Amino acid sequence: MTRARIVGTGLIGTSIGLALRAAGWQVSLQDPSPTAAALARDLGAGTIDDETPDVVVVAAPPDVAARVVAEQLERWPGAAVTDVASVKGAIASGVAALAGPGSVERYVGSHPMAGRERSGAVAGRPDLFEGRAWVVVPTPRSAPEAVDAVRALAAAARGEVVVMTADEHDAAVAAVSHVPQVMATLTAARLRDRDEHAVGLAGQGLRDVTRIAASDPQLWTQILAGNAAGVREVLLDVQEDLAAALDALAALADEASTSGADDGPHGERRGEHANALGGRYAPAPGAPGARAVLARLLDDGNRGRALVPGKHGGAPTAYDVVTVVIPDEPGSLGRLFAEVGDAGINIEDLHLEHAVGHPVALAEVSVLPAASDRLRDHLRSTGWRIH
Ligand SMILES: NC(=O)C1=CN([C@@H]2O[C@H](COP(=O)(O)OP(=O)(O)OC[C@H]3O[C@@H](n4cnc5c(N)ncnc54)[C@H](O)[C@@H]3O)[C@@H](O)[C@H]2O)C=CC1
Ligand SMILES: O=C(O)C(=O)Cc1ccc(O)cc1
Repeated sequence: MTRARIVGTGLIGTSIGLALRAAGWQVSLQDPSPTAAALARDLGAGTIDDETPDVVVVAAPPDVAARVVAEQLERWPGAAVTDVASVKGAIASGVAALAGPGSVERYVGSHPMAGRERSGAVAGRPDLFEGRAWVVVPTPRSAPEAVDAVRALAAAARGEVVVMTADEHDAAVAAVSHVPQVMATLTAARLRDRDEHAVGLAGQGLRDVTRIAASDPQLWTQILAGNAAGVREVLLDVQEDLAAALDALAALADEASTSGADDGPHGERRGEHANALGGRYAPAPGAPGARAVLARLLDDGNRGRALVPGKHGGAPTAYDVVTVVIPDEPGSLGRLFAEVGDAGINIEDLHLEHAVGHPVALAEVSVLPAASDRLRDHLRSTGWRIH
């Protein structure tokens, strides 16, 4: 039986432990936070012991990953060591600089392309990696046996193994993960300027675009810093498109303001919005071509969207989710249902976060968006804890 050691038992470490346990592996857990390690153990992700591992998984934050990998290479001279950080080039360089002689061959980077906008062991799920790409990133010095060990680990956790170099990986995730995070964040940040009535109009589109804006700022600062050049390159292209959209919108806004009856015969206000940012699709001055520019940008978006592979797992949420902490004891779910019924609110869907061996569970109650705030207020006022 293969024995893995997981160092860093948050969302990803705990999910890997749960998946490996389900595949029949033995798993040892380690975390500088005794609570995080105990929680992962109580959830069923493994045991807290010092058994000699065949493979070590470092699932710690990116800015400490290289150092922790080097420590683990030294501590377990017979084990392959991988990390799961969202950036790969910076970690590989760090490991090459820090690892002692004769140990760097046992390091192979990796990155499961699955996660959540939540952190910590409680959010861990055994099926998180099922059918999702798991990038295995050997360095030029990685030994074939170490690569095989990390491939076997990814496959046992139900990921689909994809082998890439660190440069290929970092360029790819800049476009498919890191820039999407930045765009979600920037879009959500604009909502702060709006009053609650405006935000209350939000439909599913806004939810789809901003879900990952709820991600952990500390983790994402590290990820963006760790792939700064790659992320910047994609954002420069976004900036060009944004400049083209702004110019087109300026032309259209001027067209609208000069076509009104009050605007005078000489079109004095023409050009008021022109900002000459330029860009790939910059329209000629005035409105001609501006609509074509916008249509072209929107069409490019359609074409990009069509390339996105089908999402594995649950369909996008059509409802608001209210997360309620419930004591893991007989009758508590029934009491929660009764309370929601008392508020006159229909439960559209329900998901229970499994917290095996833990005295509480999380009930994710899906309701119509218009009812979610009222439900939160009602449940809080009747003594329930809401996440
Ligand atoms: N959150 C996500 O969706 C994904 C994250 N990743 C990567 O997985 C890694 C872990 O991320 P999460 O599980 O989301 O974070 P998390 O915040 O849920 O867990 C991180 C864990 O690492 C522990 N830790 C902190 N310093 C440590 C150290 N020096 N040595 C060992 N453990 C240490 C923390 O106590 C915590 O339990 C990161 O490198 C991240 O880039 C990869 C794929 C998806
Ligand atoms: O929440 C999602 O949909 C994600 O895609 C999460 C995610 C975050 C970081 C990664 O390095 C990989 C995946």
